[in-house]
Order: sequence, then C-alpha cells, then structure tokens
Amino acid sequence: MRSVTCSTPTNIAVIKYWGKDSVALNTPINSSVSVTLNQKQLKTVTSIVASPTFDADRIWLNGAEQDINNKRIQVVLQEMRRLATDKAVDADGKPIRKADWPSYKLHIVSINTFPTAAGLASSAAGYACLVAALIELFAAEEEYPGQFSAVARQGSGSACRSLDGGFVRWEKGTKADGSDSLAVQVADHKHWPELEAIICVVNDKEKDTSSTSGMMTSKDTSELLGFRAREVVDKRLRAIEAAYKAKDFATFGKITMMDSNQFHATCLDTYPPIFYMNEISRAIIHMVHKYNDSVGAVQAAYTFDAGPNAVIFVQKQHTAEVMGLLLHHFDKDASLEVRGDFDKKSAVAPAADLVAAVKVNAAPGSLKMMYHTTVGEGRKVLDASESLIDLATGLPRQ
Ligand SMILES: Nc1ncnc2c1ncn2[C@@H]1O[C@H](COP(=O)(O)OP(=O)(O)OP(=O)(O)O)[C@@H](O)[C@H]1O
Ligand SMILES: C[C@@](O)(CCOP(=O)(O)OP(=O)(O)O)CC(=O)O
Repeated sequence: MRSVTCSTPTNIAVIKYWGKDSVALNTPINSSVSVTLNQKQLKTVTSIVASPTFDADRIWLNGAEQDINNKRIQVVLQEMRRLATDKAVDADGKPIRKADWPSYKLHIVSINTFPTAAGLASSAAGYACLVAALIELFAAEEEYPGQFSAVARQGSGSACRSLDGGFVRWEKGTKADGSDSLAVQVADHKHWPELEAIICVVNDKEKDTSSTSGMMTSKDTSELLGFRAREVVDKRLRAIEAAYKAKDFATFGKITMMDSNQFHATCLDTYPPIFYMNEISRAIIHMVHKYNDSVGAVQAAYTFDAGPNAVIFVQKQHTAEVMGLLLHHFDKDASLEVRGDFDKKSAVAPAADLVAAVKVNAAPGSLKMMYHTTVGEGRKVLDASESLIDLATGLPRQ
C-alpha cells in the first residue's frame, strides 16, 4: 500500500483561455496567463491510496463517489500511469516498480474548500491536484520535470496553470501532439506581495453553460474570437507580463479589465449568445470604474471567468478603501461573510461624492460571500496526518 496527499490552488486568468485548437488534446487557440491564488483561502486537497487489495479505481469528490469512468479523469490516470517510475516505495519500505503498478488500484478522495463548479476554478485546482498527487504516488517528479502541466491540461485546460504559484503563462504550443502546450512560471508568489484579490461570490450554484461547451460554440460561431486569438492576445500577453514583473498596477489592471471585457464580448458574439455576467457583475464593473475615476488612477481591476463572480485585484494599500466601497453597497445589513484575513471593521467608509457617483442599489443577499486573498504558492505535498483516507478501510475518513 502507498498513500499520498497533496494540495493545489485555484488560479484566475488575466488573459483568458477561450477556444480549443484540438478538442482531443485539449490545446487552446491562444496562450493565456493567470495569477495563482493563496491556498489559505481556496484550495483542493487530494489523497490517494494505492493497494493491490483494492478491486477497482474509485474517486470521491466532496464526500460523494463520482464516476471514475469520466473521460477526463481517465485520461489523467492513463497519462500519469505512463509516467510512473521504479522509484516509489510502499508503506513497508518495499519498492514498487513501474511494472508493478498495473496490479495496484487507486482510491482517490478529494475536497474543495470552496464551491465546486460555480465559476471559482474548481476544475483547475481539482485536476491540478489529481496530477500533483499522482506525481507523488508514482515518484514521477525526477524523471519528467516540466511534463506534468501537459497532463493537467488534458483534465481541464486552466488546470495546467495551477501546479505553479505566482504568475503563470500557458503556452499554446505549436506541436501537433500538444507536447509543448505547457504552463511556465513567469514570476513566483513572492514577487508581488502587495497584490491582493477580493473575490465577490455572486452565485455559488452550478452554471448553465460549462466552459467546455461554451468555448466550443464560441469557436464555431464567433468571428471576434478568431480575431482576438490572431491579433490581440500575444500583444496583451507581452504587455501584462512586463507590467507584472515591474509591479506596474495601472497597466496590469487596465489590461486585466480589457481582457475580461473582451472575453465576455466573445461570449455575446457567440451564436446563440452566452451571458455569464449578470446585473450584479455589471454593478461591480461600474463601481470599480467610478472608484478609479475618483482617485484618478487604476487602483482596482476586475476580471470575470465563465460566471458572474468577480475577482477584484488591488494593492494592499488600497484594499481597505475598495472593501469599504463594496461593503457600503453590497452589505447594507452587515451580514456578508468575508473569508480570509481581512477584518470588516478595518474597511474605510467611502467618501460621499464617490457614493453619489456609484449608481448601485443592490438588495441584501446580492453577494453570497467574499474572499480576501493574496497571490499564492503552487502544489504542495502534505503530511500523512492530513490524509482524507482512512488507511484501515481505504475509504474516505468520516
Ligand atoms: N477536487 C476535484 N477533483 C477532481 N475533479 C474536480 C474537483 N473539483 C472539481 N472537479 C471537476 O470539475 C468540474 C467543475 O468544472 P467547471 O468548469 O464546471 O466549474 P469550475 O471549474 O468551478 O468553474 P470555471 O472553470 O468556470 O472557473 C466538476 O464537476 C468536477 O468534474
Ligand atoms: C473562462 C476561463 O476560466 C475558461 C476556463 O476553461 P476550463 O479550463 O474550465 O475549460 P476546459 O479546458 O474545457 O476544462 C478562462 C481561463 O481560465 O483562462
């Protein structure tokens, strides 16, 4: 028997991936880049126990058993089994060689510490964590450095950017077999410690149009999407990476907002159109622009993935001000939960003229909750004491 536990973060793209070049390989039509968020607030934890006494591979997610025959899970298991080495050892110190692995079956138990399938990148953290735990299980790290993001990519595209911390680019790649469609770290999590993110959870329920199906329809029908991939993305990638490296928030923030807007414009340009943002999302966009206008600089920047939830980037010195503005408009009955290290009492009340300029009248409950988080590290190997599996039974711990 061999047992491992790993954790991985979510990530939020600031230049968005939308559209597949090859559906079979899950390669994108354009490169993308994302900020890895801190695992303290949002993470996936995955434990795997491998044993020759188990009858079959099984997987549990958030306490419920899932279909192990899910195509994406199968592709990840198959690819990672191919990368197994002779270096693993079982609980008794006995080596497990690559040739032994076919006789071992896996029990996989995973939890997300945040809502699943609600536009908070659970598939990114989830598939990255499955890969991270399998790297550990098969002791594959030493022999195949840099290869694993290609496996995570086949689970979910955005997952390839969740193995590393900091600022991570997913290179679209040019090879027909997809082997160079990989994620690379641009800057680590310590590079910009002042950069923080406020996540406004507008909806924590499953969305109607999954990213996978939405981007397929966009690719088939939106001319804007092709234009974006050909003419816009590479230019923006170069500019935002330079801004991130230079900690130039104004440029980083402006490109982030413009790219989110263009992604949602391609959704509107899709036929039939896809609407991921709602009235509350648009109120947040309006508020951020009014705030930036009032201070005469880009000090806050929003971005939205395939759902209505906003991620607002700020630098530490402006967090209390931006939080104050958000709470003023969205927490009228002071009941909103803010997860993270931010104390609601330290929010700075917005100036009267800014309040007057912001035309938002949101009912209590418009926001389900908020997270305050920072840029975070990539995958981690956790101690055996943190395993989600009861070794005596091989089943999820109760
Ligand atoms: N911890 C996990 N382990 C394995 N698979 C997971 C895990 N968490 C989520 N998934 C898979 O990802 C699916 C959710 O992906 P989906 O793209 O619909 O939502 P999301 O990732 O939360 O949102 P988005 O990608 O738009 O930010 C789940 O139904 C499940 O199949
Ligand atoms: C809007 C996005 O979040 C889209 C993410 O799409 P997924 O990575 O979930 O799609 P699949 O590869 O089909 O699993 C933008 C991004 O994260 O770059």
